[in-house]
Amino acid sequence: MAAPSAIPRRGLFIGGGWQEPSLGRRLPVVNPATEATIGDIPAATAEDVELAVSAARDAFGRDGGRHWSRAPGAVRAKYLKAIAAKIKDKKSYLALLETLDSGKPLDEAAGDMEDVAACFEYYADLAEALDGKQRAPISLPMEKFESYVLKEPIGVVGLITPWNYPLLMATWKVAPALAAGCTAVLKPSELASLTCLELGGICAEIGLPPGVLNIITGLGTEAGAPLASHPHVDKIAFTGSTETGKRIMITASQMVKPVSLELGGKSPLIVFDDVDIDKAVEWAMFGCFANAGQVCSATSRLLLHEKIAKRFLDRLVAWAKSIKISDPLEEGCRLGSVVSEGQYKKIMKFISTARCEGATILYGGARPQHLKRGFFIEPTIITNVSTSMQIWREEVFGPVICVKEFRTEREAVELANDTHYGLAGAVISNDLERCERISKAIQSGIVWINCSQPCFVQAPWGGNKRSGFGRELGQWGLDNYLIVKQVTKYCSDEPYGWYRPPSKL
Ligand SMILES: NC(=O)c1ccc[n+]([C@@H]2O[C@H](COP(=O)([O-])OP(=O)(O)OC[C@H]3O[C@@H](n4cnc5c(N)ncnc54)[C@H](O)[C@@H]3O)[C@@H](O)[C@H]2O)c1
Ligand SMILES: C[N+](C)(C)CC=O
Repeated sequence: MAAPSAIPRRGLFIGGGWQEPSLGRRLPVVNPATEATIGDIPAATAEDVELAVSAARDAFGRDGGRHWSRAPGAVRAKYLKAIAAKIKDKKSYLALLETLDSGKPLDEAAGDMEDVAACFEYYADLAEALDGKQRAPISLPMEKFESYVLKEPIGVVGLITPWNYPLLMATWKVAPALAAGCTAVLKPSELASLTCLELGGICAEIGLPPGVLNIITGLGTEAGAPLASHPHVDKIAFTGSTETGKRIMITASQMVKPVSLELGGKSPLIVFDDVDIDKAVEWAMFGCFANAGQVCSATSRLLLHEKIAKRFLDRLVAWAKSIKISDPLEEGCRLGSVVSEGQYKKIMKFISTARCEGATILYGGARPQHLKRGFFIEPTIITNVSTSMQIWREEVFGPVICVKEFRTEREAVELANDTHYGLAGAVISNDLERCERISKAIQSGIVWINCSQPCFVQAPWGGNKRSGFGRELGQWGLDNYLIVKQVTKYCSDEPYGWYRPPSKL
């Protein structure tokens, strides 16, 4: 597909319209596959955050909430379905923008856009179903009382998202937040904001009430931090690094503001000796090289049973050599560039530190020779790794897999859990009872059996340990944006009778 000569020039999306950032500053957009500057995005600051939060507050309370926050879920569902339809109409264009902005292969970006539309549709259905779940009765042990539960939107929510799946990660928050009746301020990553800004255009086109969704782009410290600390933001939903997550949690704690945190990972993939090696190799590749390994749940620690380790690694290298690494717009590309020069340097530093610490770079570890420009890194396989090495312990967020061997199931589980993170884990074996045992033993929010990475909007997503807390997707994703309110009614004609009535004399 040919790249457009210019990307759209957008402002901040506030109160249903486009506004220039208060300080008039903009940030360059660099295509990481060519290193060319292809446009710019607005750089919001605290002044813009103020305007966006105020627009969201107005929208939340407008007309007593009759048109949004207290409207029947079916009303909000109509808007979510309209957004999904527009995403489908514009799928090719949005995928192209995502690729130009992030360097991911166009086929992956197109898949992301399908997931975006499916997520809006899914939460439209849940918004409709919410009406039927209101006033759910609670069974009480005293007949004089009746109790029921209301589910109400939490209020104005701040949604702060990363660059690896720019529109998809934003949608995982925007769709359930809007379905619940919240109004929102979205702050996507400064490294890839183009498609999130296009979402603003779509909201305007479908006539979403002004202020229901506001989108401000800019730096984390200048736009994200004032959003997280804003006293009129009722909740922060954050996806990003564990370091930023910690900062957000500290800020939110000052106001006892609820947060949900989807953070980093260093997930294991355990492969036993009873498997079809080529099938398992393909999952290992998908688990760590898809999206150039810039995946929170990447299974970047490969644990191989010692009996198959040599054969497995031979095949893994052969498969890795066959990956098409190219301009991500080229047909059949399976490994694009990483997102930025900063990310490229960070990944290269991880590889050189691994080498210095005594690990072996079995394959890759460099820029592909046929690509002279762009932030491309070969798929990289690292062996002779010890558990004290940085490459074993820290999230790389690049196409880099490190490998260790094990002898027993117990040893495999110990190695799998030897991490501060707890986002995901995977096991491949033909012995399904063993897989079930291991899925219980792995300390993570997600376990894949005989695969790695498939992700469905219906199933809960989120981590344990330093990978964060709270769950997105499914019903859990909607509950993130709802307050559970108990209403209890005294329904007897009799006085309560705890105190003796005073004398009438
Ligand atoms: N668990 C998940 O579901 C999941 C999904 C995708 C990505 N991630 C994680 O995201 C990370 C990569 O994303 P990233 O590099 O964009 O992360 P990041 O933490 O650098 O940035 C994430 C977002 O936070 C903003 N931000 C930065 N500093 C801030 C501050 N002080 N206050 C408020 N906002 C601030 C950024 O501008 C960006 O929008 C990886 O660690 C990855 O594992 C997790
Ligand atoms: C959940 N997923 C894989 C789409 C994005 C995580 O980085």
